[in-house]
Amino acid sequence: MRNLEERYLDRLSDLYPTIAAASTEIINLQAILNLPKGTEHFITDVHGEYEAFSHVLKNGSGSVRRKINDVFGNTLSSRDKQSLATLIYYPKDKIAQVKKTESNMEDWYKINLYRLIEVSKRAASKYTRSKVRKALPKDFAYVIEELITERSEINDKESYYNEIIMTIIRIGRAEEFIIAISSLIQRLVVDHLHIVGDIYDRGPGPHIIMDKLMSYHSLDIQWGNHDVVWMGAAAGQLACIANVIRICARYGNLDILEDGYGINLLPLATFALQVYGDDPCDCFKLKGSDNPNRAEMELNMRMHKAISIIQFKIEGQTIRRQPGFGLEERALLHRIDYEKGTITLDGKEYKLLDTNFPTIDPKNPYQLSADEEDVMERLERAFTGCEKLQEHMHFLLSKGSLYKVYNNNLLYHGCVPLNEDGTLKEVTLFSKKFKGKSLYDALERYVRKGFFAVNREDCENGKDIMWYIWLNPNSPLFGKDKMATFERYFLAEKETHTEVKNPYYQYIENEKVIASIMKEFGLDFESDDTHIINGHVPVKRKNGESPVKCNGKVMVIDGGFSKAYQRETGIAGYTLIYNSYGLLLVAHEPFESTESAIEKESDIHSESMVIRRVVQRSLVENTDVGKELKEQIADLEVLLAAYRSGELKEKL
Ligand SMILES: O=P(O)(O)OC[C@H]1O[C@](O)(COP(=O)(O)O)[C@@H](O)[C@@H]1O
Ligand SMILES: [Mn+2]
Repeated sequence: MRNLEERYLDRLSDLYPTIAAASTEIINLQAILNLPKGTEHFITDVHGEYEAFSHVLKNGSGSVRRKINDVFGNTLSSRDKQSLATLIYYPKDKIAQVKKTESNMEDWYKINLYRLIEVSKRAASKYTRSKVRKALPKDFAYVIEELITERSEINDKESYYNEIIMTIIRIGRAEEFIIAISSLIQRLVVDHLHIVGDIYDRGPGPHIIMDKLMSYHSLDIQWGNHDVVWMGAAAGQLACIANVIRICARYGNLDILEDGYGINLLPLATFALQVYGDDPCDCFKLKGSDNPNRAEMELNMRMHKAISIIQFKIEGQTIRRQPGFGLEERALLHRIDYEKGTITLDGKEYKLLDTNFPTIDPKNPYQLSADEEDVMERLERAFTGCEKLQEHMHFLLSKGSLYKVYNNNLLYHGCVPLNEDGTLKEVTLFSKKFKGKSLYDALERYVRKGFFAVNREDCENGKDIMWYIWLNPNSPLFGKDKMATFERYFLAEKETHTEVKNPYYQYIENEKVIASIMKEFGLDFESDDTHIINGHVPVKRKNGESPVKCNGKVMVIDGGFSKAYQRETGIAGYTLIYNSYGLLLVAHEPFESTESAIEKESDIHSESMVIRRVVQRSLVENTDVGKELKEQIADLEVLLAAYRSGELKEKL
């Protein structure tokens, strides 16, 4: 057995170019060993970043690239391999780009059709024919099947396949064929997709993501807090409607509502200009990218303030209407001294950064003004009557749930509420007590009642529970002691902004507690292939935080698809890939735009980098390929540790 140093240096030499290119402590494993069982991809907290998300789906989080490497290894230059990858991701755009310079398109089609067929053969090789048939796009299904399944009875394969390909080109259908076979490859590299919450809010295109998910071949969704607040809004829960509009205004995304969903915001805009027209609304500046159009930004800030005040009023009403929610502390407007322009919280008085509240009557601060009333009535009708929004929310209801157990993995967006001592926290909902799994089941029953209950009280409680799930400290999807929205707008003192996380986040590395949670959901901690997969809390990878928790039993995979979080995470989202060899965690580099990905074809845009492979011990022990893999993993762990310790740096 070569000593560790020699092995380490060997590995270093053949990984050196990859590491240098990746320029971060990421090691790009050459191939992901695929075995018969399906490959599942887990993605969370996409937060409306539809371009990056679409790109990740097209490249299968790096799986398409790996397939191309498997097939063409070093028989194609990396430039040709990347060009083929881009053709698979963006066939139409790539062909248009090639046409500008290619003198012999017929030849180009022939070469690339052969290459695409080889890649799809490899991608299909791990499947049965019937499974491939199900994945075939409707056009050219028969021809593609003929080309990728080598039927033994054909003796002169070469000329037979050549004839098929030349016919496709001759009848002028090469482009459509390329598009069809590219979509087949993309479908084959991901058997099943899990979206573990937070499709909505902050990014520009959650509605575009929803359209894409609705046409995806196989997926399930675990709702995130931002998804549930949109569900509440669609069900007509007024506090949810106000939160949805406020967050859209905060990120300059009101066009999602107006253009994406056709929800008329004119009444709110007119009201905002009337009431706050000469108010600078300084606390309501745009978060994220600046809007060059000054007038639009000014209007946005006024609408942002108008809907925020409405939200605080309506939330105060909801808190009084639902005393069982235990949120009295969060009704804040009656704690303001409107003369002095201060608020008293926990016995301490704070100056408000903004004291202009023209629509608040200090004697009855939660009362909506007549105009506010009118605006909310129209918005309620607009949200509940919006066909596209209802269609998207009903998709979430049919394909989604609050949690899911799938292939021995437990998926939920946020947490399981715990007490300080790590035991399951008991929560009272409408005077019944729930905890752990029963809390999740009860909350989900209410969400569905909010949409479908005939009994009026059940329906109203169901709607209010969606708001509860959005911000209650006992909500498994929120998991913080308060949502400090008011304080973050109106108070300078940072200590009022803190949101203390539920003890779950302290126990996330504690095997005993994680084992008890797994048991609660019917999973055995000791078994190799059981894991908990969460999102919700951005993993601060940049500061060395690992998404792998509790010795590989828990994965927190919010890697910051959302641009607003990339400063903290240092990357642009994770995909967790689960195949029979275990879990592979890939990180995505920040994605500029579709145009640049097509133009530059650079790996960094399209390539996902492997961060870490958590291989199932049982499989590794029992197969010789597994043993080789185990050695490779051991080497890579040494390498990674050395690289992290800086020892490797001087060698690079
Ligand atoms: O980033 P913003 O717009 O300030 O919102 C902050 C709010 O978002 C939350 O983090 C919830 O959103 P996430 O589920 O995306 O974390 C709250 O805890 C917090 O009050
Ligand atoms: Mn979340």
